[in-house]
Amino acid sequence: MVETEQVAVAEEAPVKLEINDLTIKYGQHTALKEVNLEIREHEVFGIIGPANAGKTSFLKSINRMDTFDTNMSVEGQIKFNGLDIQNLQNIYALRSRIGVVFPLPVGLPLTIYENVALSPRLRGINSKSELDIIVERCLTRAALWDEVKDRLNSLGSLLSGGQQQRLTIARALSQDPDLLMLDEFSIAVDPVTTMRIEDVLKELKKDMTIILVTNLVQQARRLADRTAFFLENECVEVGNTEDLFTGEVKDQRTRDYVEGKFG
Ligand SMILES: Nc1ncnc2c1ncn2[C@@H]1O[C@H](COP(=O)(O)OP(=O)(O)OP(=O)(O)O)[C@@H](O)[C@H]1O
Repeated sequence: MVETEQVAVAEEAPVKLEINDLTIKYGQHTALKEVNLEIREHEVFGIIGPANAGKTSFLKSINRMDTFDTNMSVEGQIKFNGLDIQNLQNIYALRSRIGVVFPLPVGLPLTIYENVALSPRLRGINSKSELDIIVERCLTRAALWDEVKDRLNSLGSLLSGGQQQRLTIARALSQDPDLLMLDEFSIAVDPVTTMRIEDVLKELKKDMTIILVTNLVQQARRLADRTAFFLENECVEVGNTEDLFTGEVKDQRTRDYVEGKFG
């Protein structure tokens, strides 16, 4: 079975992210409490849970977004590639290894080409032929190239919502990330585009680790090797995704959530 193979690969893989006693607060308000988990290389790690469970805050802490929000504080330890990210001198180097896709496409007011070429340019790549190769590769991997190759100089904002979300993914890939984090990427995307992006993610996991926050439990089932269930600021359970859906769960709240008894 495909699922069994995916899990077997993930269990042997080295740890990409190690989370120890992670607590996230906004002022006095606790958004996430004492989370402990590991995310391995080349796995798709799903995070499911209802609104306000702390899912987005979890992603923000990995990207050190607390440096932008004086109200946000992070306690505990996050190790990325074995390094404690709280102790990193260069947060930009960390962020350059992490691609982020938000619920709504965040287009830059640039052409399609420049949306993808910007990050490589910032890394010092200025050769037109090199940039052309990177742009084509990233747009192809994001399943967008065929639709835009004849209008690379049009504004990205003129694309459809689904195309813009794929452009966002292409831009994230232009960073050549180790880790891709997606936060409810399909919230404003039609079902056909959602399935196309899901196929893209299945391919991308060969090259990177993926954290997929999703409000669609069936999407986690289709894509994730392992899944965590977050509820009311707590990580209730982490398990092999199939176990969560076949009743082999430890916590009744997880069973109720995946069965749609609350949401
Ligand atoms: N910038 C912020 N300032 C203050 N409180 C915040 C901030 N961001 C999130 N919170 C609070 O932290 C808690 C967790 O929010 P978070 O966005 O991480 O949850 P979520 O599971 O991603 O929810 P959703 O599915 O609705 O996006 C919520 O109670 C939320 O109101």
